[in-house]
Amino acid sequence: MGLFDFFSTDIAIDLGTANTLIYIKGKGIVLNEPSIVAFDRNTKSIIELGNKAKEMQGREHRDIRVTRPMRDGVIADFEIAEGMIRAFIKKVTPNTFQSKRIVIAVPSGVTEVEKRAVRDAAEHAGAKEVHLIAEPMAAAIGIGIDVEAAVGNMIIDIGGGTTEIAVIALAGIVNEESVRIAGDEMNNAITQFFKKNYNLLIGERTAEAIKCEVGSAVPLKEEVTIQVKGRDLVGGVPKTAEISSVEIREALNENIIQIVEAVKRTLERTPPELSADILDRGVMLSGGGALLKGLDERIRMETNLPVHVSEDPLTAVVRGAGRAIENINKYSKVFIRKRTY
Ligand SMILES: Nc1ncnc2c1ncn2[C@@H]1O[C@H](COP(=O)(O)OP(=O)(O)OP(=O)(O)O)[C@@H](O)[C@H]1O
Repeated sequence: MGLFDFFSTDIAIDLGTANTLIYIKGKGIVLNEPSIVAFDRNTKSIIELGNKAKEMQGREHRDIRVTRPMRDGVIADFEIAEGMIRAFIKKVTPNTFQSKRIVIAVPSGVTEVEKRAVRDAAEHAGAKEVHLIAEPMAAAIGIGIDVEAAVGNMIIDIGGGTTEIAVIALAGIVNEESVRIAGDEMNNAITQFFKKNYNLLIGERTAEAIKCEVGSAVPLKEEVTIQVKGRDLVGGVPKTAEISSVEIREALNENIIQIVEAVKRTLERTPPELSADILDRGVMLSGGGALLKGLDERIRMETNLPVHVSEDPLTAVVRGAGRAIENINKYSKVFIRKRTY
């Protein structure tokens, strides 16, 4: 280890709407926590972060606010987001004298202003060099795809805020589509479903748990019934409803149709040589949304393409961004270029 290595840390971050993951060169994934912050409403100082803040979600009082500063895959509350990024980085690199090179994965559809915001936040957290990489590109590298090869690969990364669909070849994104329909919208659809059909108000965490446990995109071998607790919208008292996985699937269907439509639109715009590659190699699913039961099968049915769920889809993006920082020279061409005007 050279002197420079001792004083510097290379970090890769998947700054997700739902989860933040951090990878340190030579160590691997060192942090994986929800992108949630609890802060003091009066001073705006951060009280808790990540898992601990998530426990407080929905249970805050007038002095504490629990929030997710990233919405739809981008920074919604800049001040709080910056505080969160800094606090997470500090947590994994307690030696403040260490200078940092950081690679951050961002949704491919982000605007220049949003990119600037992410760069600024990382610089304020002590980064001397910041590189941005598009989430589907990072996911492809994390999955182990040779992104520089002269063949086309299609990645569908379904996160919390955005679904990113990209066709990658020759170290670049040939064709992409980013839709703001992903895990959060699915949670929303479940919440709305209970309001409308059962007069039951449920919390965000409950909706997410229902989605992960019994949500599906195709009929299940064995449909199940679950008990759901919330507040009765009419009487105002706590109430339990019994509902089946069939109903949850119906609640999610509209979102799934929109994701499938976006995939089809991307395929329609793909040049024929690359379409042929995708037909041979299939489509790769990554991101937490890839874990929705039967989603791979549904996309397979609707597109007639082979569809695979990547191994450990929740960490694909950070593993790819990590590989990029480990081999920064090899992967410098895949970073998002800075506008020079
Ligand atoms: N078993 C599961 N079934 C369905 N959805 C799941 C499952 N496990 C996790 N998810 C969902 O995956 C989403 C989080 O995925 P991920 O961590 O890849 O997103 P992110 O990177 O934070 O978001 P983005 O890419 O939009 O910034 C959440 O909405 C979560 O509810």
